[in-house]
Amino acid sequence: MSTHDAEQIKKVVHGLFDGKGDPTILDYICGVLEDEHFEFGEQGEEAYDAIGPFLIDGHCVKNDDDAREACRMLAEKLSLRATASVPTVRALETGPVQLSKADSRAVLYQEQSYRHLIQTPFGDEGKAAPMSEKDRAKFEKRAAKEEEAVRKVLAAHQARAAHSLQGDIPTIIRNKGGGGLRDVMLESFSLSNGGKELVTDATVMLAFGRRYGLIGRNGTGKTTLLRALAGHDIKGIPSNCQVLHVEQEVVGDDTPVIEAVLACDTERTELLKEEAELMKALNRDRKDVAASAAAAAAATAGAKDAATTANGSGGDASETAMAARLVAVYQRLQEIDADGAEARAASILAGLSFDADMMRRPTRTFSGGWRMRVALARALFVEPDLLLLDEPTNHLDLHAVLWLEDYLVKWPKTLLVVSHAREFLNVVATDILHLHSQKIITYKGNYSVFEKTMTERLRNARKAAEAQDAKRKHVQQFIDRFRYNANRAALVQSRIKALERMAEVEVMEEDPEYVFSFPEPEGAAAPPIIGFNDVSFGYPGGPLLFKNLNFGLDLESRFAIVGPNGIGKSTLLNLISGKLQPTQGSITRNTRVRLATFSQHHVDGLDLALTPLQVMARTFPDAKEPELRGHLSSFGVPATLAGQAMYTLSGGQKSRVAFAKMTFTKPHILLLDEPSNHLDIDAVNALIQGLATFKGGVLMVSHDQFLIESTVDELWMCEEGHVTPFHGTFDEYKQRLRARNKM
Ligand SMILES: Nc1ncnc2c1ncn2[C@@H]1O[C@H](COP(=O)(O)OP(=O)(O)OP(=O)(O)O)[C@@H](O)[C@H]1O
Ligand SMILES: Nc1ncnc2c1ncn2[C@@H]1O[C@H](COP(=O)(O)OP(=O)(O)OP(=O)(O)O)[C@@H](O)[C@H]1O
Repeated sequence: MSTHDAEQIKKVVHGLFDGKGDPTILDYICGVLEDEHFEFGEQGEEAYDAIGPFLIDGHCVKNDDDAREACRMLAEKLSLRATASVPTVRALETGPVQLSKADSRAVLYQEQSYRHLIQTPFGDEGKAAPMSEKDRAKFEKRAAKEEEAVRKVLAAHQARAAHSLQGDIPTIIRNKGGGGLRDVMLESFSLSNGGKELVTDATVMLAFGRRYGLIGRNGTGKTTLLRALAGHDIKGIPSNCQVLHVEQEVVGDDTPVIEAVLACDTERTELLKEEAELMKALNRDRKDVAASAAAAAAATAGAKDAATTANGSGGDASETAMAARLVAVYQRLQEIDADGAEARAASILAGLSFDADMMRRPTRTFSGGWRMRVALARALFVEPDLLLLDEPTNHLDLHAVLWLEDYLVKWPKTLLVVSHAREFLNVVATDILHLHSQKIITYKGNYSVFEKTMTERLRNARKAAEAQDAKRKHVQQFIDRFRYNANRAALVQSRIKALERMAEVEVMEEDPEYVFSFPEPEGAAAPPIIGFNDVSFGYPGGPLLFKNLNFGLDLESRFAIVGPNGIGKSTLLNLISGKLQPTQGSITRNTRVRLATFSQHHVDGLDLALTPLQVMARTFPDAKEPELRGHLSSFGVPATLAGQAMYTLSGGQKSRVAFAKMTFTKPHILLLDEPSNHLDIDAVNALIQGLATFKGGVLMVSHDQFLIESTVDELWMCEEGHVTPFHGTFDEYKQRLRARNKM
């Protein structure tokens, strides 16, 4: 086969997409097609397998059907080259590992490619397969090229995502006309992402003033739905309906936090600026203006010319006009309660745990988590017609969660919130939208009501299906028995028709039950495993976070640490794991003990250009493929997902990968920092059941009431430099917190 003509390929590809699509992705696609072993397939089906997802991801085409059609056309236009090819599949000289046609595909979408990242390539049984030096060199060269290409695609993807998320500062919109928003009716819409169909022909009604909890398994498309709503991409959202999606943290700069929130009221900001300029020009202060405004109001009542009255001084015409404008500005500021805005912004920020000093600090001095809270504060301040929140409690401490619950319960407009937190949904939601099997079903009531209704509905549907089955069988038996009986021919015919008319009872597909299976700790470890002896700790130059801590941990330990943000919970986990050393005192540690930590930091640290299987293979190069696959699958990462690039995974799917990675070493002690963040409700159940049978010790930082109550024996409160047991239930702890904060 001849080498493909790069120029021709470029011309065809660019001609076909006619300026559409991400240039990096188009270049990448050209590179793939240039490969001398590339196969298009007769109708372009192989080309689709290789580049279809990129075409969608790179916005070259709109959907899966268009991607297939584009690949068919590419095959047609470049078919001369295709027919010139000799071998369809080029096999390596030896061994079962083939540089199959899939090899020229992007590493993202093929499971086979992870093999090149593992030192010893696997055969079918996961055994090392012999490979010649020459082939190995070729194999590695191509693998490196593929990885480079994927990183380019990833960079383009990230740049696009960052750009689309940047958005403008949300603003308060007043007097938008049109009688304001009422209900939102989303009729017959479908959604897909990366070629994956997520929602098919759904109809959803969002009634004004109701609060919807959107639930569904990880990766079913909840975030995708919120993004589509925020972008007004679904028909049915009135154009004057302000939709706000809190997705990205505010940009860190020199703006003080409170100003970053107040900036959303652009009308106020502009009026205040104009007021200041006018006062300066007229050499007035606010008191003068207030008096003039009062006079103007009285004059208006007396049907006189307000401007003349307001000016008072009888100066020249431009001064008169400026004075009149100043009065108008002042009156408008009063109408929009400009003076009350700061207090309102401050009260929202205080609810989200910012103290007065923090509110005055520039946004750049805050971590991502805190800047996310500023974004949330902005949205609450703006009060859009339809507020979209994506797992808001993940960024908050318990105090802020309780405040947010109270705030949202009084939300005067429509709310759509994605959450996996039962307690939060029970308090906040008036309705539940369940995204399942690409359908969205609305249930009245909060999460508990939904759970009961679902169970009931499933039970009834199953009963109805069983009854229908029995009836079918009975009719069928009659037909079989009398089929050849002439006397009953008419009856048999009518039964056959009846059987055809009998509708199938639709039973909702149930999600399979699964459990996170934490491997049994390997190797005996005698207590005490970890002992804190008069430990004190403070970061260099910072205050002492802990004073004289004394406690021990062993394989029986089941503790949850609770406390406000920034008190030092993560620091404590780092002291236990040995990542940090005490400033005073000592920590004894059994050297044979393996500890494993899970945190959002670990989730964020996953290499986005790799697939879950590649991540595992790189971290555990000696492990066998089936073992890695099996382990991933036991944390809810099935084979299809294991071969998909990490950057295409949803938040919860990534968390599962991090879980699989941390438990592969069979640790004795699990240190879990907010483990249930991002996990869907079934996965939290799977985690709870997994922890129940885990043979090691567990120490978690969490504010997830359901998780804590189902897994730990004791609550530890982290406050004022001490870690002390709390002798009470989680509800009692919440009451204490509410009482303390006078909520
Ligand atoms: N390029 C791609 N190729 C294949 N699948 C993709 C691609 N991009 C996104 N996806 C899939 O689309 C789905 C989108 O998930 P989305 O983030 O909307 O889910 P979610 O319901 O919000 O999940 P979670 O509960 O975990 O936050 C995921 O299943 C993801 O794997
Ligand atoms: N590497 C560091 N250097 C200096 N100060 C730090 C460092 N890491 C954390 N801190 C500070 O130490 C304090 C405790 O932080 P830590 O992250 O342990 O708190 P936390 O209770 O886990 O908070 P959160 O719930 O927000 O994760 C905070 O004031 C934080 O700003």
